[in-house]
Amino acid sequence: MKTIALASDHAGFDLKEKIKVLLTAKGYTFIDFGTNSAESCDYADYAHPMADSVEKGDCDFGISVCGSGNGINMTVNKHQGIRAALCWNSEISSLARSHNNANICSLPARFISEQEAFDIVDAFMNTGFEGGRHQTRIDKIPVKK
Ligand SMILES: O=C(CO)[C@H](O)[C@H](O)[C@H](O)COP(=O)(O)O
Repeated sequence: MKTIALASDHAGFDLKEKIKVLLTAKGYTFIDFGTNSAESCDYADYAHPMADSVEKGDCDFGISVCGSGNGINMTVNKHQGIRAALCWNSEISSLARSHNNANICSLPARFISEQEAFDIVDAFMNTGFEGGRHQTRIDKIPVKK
């Protein structure tokens, strides 16, 4: 069974806690990198350690949550081995896996319902990468110096 890394800021804290219940019910194990309350904080403090764990292979996938999803998504995408997608519905989430082989799903907690978030997470976990032409494109993503 896959291990999922989780991180949020204060705006994503409540949704992260609900996602932990969902993951437990589905039989996933997870590592929660914080934050641990709804007190105002800076998403990068939790996003970088979470992205490290996915990059190193300690966790199979990550879920990152902030208010709009943008700040935390930008942060984790600074890691070379991360392909994080901002997912606001299940179709986008599924495409992030099948076309982009995304390894982190970023969620905009202030703009989606709990059920929408659950559907997005389900789609992310249960969709495989198609490879082929999409692998060719992914190979061209890293900046070459
Ligand atoms: O970084 C963000 C925007 O891209 C997140 O949505 C944050 O959660 C948001 O900025 C937090 O805002 P707050 O006014 O400090 O609660």
